[in-house]
Amino acid sequence: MRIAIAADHNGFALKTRLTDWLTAAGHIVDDRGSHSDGTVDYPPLCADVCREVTDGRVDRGIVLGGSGLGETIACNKLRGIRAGLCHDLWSTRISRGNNDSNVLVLAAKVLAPEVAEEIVEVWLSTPFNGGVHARRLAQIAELERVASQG
Ligand SMILES: O=C(CO)[C@H](O)[C@H](O)COP(=O)(O)O
Repeated sequence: MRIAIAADHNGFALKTRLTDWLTAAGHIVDDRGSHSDGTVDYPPLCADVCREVTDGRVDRGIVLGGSGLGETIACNKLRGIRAGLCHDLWSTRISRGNNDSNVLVLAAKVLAPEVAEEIVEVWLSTPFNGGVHARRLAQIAELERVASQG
């Protein structure tokens, strides 16, 4: 898969590890920054990864922060983005199977690196279940459409 990845200072080290791991697994990874562990603001990084996804330049996005909470809020402001903050494999399967998430948010201050890798592996390999969930996603998209009209 083509994957855009970004992290703020809190997620920088885990991003480096995941980028190497994903590349070794055969994925094409576009590292959108940050490129050091110096303090940065995460919203522009989130927007950048999400635009790569919505413009079709990559298949999926991964964003890392300390808690990942602000990143999740920021990513979900962009039209067409379904970002899920996943701390465990059960939520990860729900995020893909039920929510068809196209952006995964990870909390570098919460997750052991090995667990983060497991979550990414499950997130990339779990298909969307469709059915009733497709109807609910259409309802969410309608909320987004109405909100964008002000
Ligand atoms: O996870 C995050 C937001 O959800 C960020 O990593 C976090 O808020 C950055 O905070 P600080 O500048 O205090 O390290």
